[in-house]
Amino acid sequence: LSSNDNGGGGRSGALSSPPVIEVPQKIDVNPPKGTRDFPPEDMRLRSWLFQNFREVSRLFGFEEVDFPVLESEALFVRKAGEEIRDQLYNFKDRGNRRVALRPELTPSLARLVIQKGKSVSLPLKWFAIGQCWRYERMTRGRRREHYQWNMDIIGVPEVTAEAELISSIVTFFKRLGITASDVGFKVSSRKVLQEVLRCYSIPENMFGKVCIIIDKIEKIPIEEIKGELVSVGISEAAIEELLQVLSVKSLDKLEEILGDAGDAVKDLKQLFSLAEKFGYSDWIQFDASVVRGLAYYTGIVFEGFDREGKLRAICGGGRYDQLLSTFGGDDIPACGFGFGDAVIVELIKEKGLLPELSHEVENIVCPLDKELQGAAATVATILRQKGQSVDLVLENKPLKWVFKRAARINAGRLILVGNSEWQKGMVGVKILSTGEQYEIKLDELE
Ligand SMILES: OCc1cccc(Br)n1
Repeated sequence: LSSNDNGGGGRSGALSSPPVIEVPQKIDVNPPKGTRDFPPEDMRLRSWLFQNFREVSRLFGFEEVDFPVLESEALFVRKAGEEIRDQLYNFKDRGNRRVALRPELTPSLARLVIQKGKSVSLPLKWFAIGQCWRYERMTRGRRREHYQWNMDIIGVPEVTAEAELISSIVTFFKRLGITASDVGFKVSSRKVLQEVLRCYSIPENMFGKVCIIIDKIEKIPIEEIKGELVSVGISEAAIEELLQVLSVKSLDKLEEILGDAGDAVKDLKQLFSLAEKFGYSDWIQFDASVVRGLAYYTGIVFEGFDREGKLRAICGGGRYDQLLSTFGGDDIPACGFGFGDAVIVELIKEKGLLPELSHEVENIVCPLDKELQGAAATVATILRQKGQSVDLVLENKPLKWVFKRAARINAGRLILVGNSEWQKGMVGVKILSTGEQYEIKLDELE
């Protein structure tokens, strides 16, 4: 890299002068507001969760991808009044570029697909697990970061793609012991709204805005919803029809209202038929009020919810056939979902499904005096080369300390390196669960 390469592919130019940073007297040992540390116990749970994300992604033949946490702000700035825009963690960097900590992964995925262009063949089945950010006033005490598992299918216009994605989430829930009695998916299509808006000759470019307002239907009073719809120019008659359609909970009723000419009913019927074949009909229900809060959805949308109604949405996704073209890419159909790492943990705690995850080490190796520290390192290395985990005692400690540490790290065996045994090429072994102990030749240790 040349000396002034700014690495970001942008023009190399003068950097703004570094801000004067006061050196703090005392460091705050807590993480920044709204963020989390993951000490070992919490990291074991997170790793377990991510291992399940990855295993399900593997079962469905998806490839893992990743992107920078820092993206151009332009990726997330849409004019539809989304909450995600109001909460953007954005700033100008020292190269004067408008950047943001990503609030979601889908735009980055779309950017990468466009970047790859013809060098990748469709369909793409990509998944990512990444930290996403929002800047919320801490008055609400909410987190500012979470990890999201995303799975996306790029290049498949048929509803089979959405059916496959929902199947992958059901597979994930089942792996954790969660059943259709615990959670369900509310499924609808934005084409429902589109077909109603078209009946009232509401221009297409209003579609995203209306969806974002409707998405707040369970979060703010209905009068405010109506007021916001009026403020973007929707007529009273259209609002009444919209709200009536949004209360529909059956596909047959929807068909009565919309007829079967449009794609909304056809897509949804196909999805419910495929759900039967995938074996997850018990998990899904039509609910016209589901629109999701992202402007770029264009078709089927779905969200996972806990049937006791105690938690926020567990996951959500849908079809976004226009996103790539709005970024200047080809007109490529796409659908995907996001699954956060926080609500699911609340759910498995609620359901008593938290896994037992302890730190374990197969061996603790201890020299019986400091002259044997080198010999102990040799023993540890031999065991590690055999694929055995070893906690090597690194200081001259009394045996009482070693036994305490062995218990704390759940060691399976204590390997003692003593002078007389070592002279014979042997070590002492103590099986900590049974107390059985014996000497063994080093080259027979396994
Ligand atoms: O669910 C929206 C969202 C985006 C980024 C960070 C967090 Br916490 N939550």
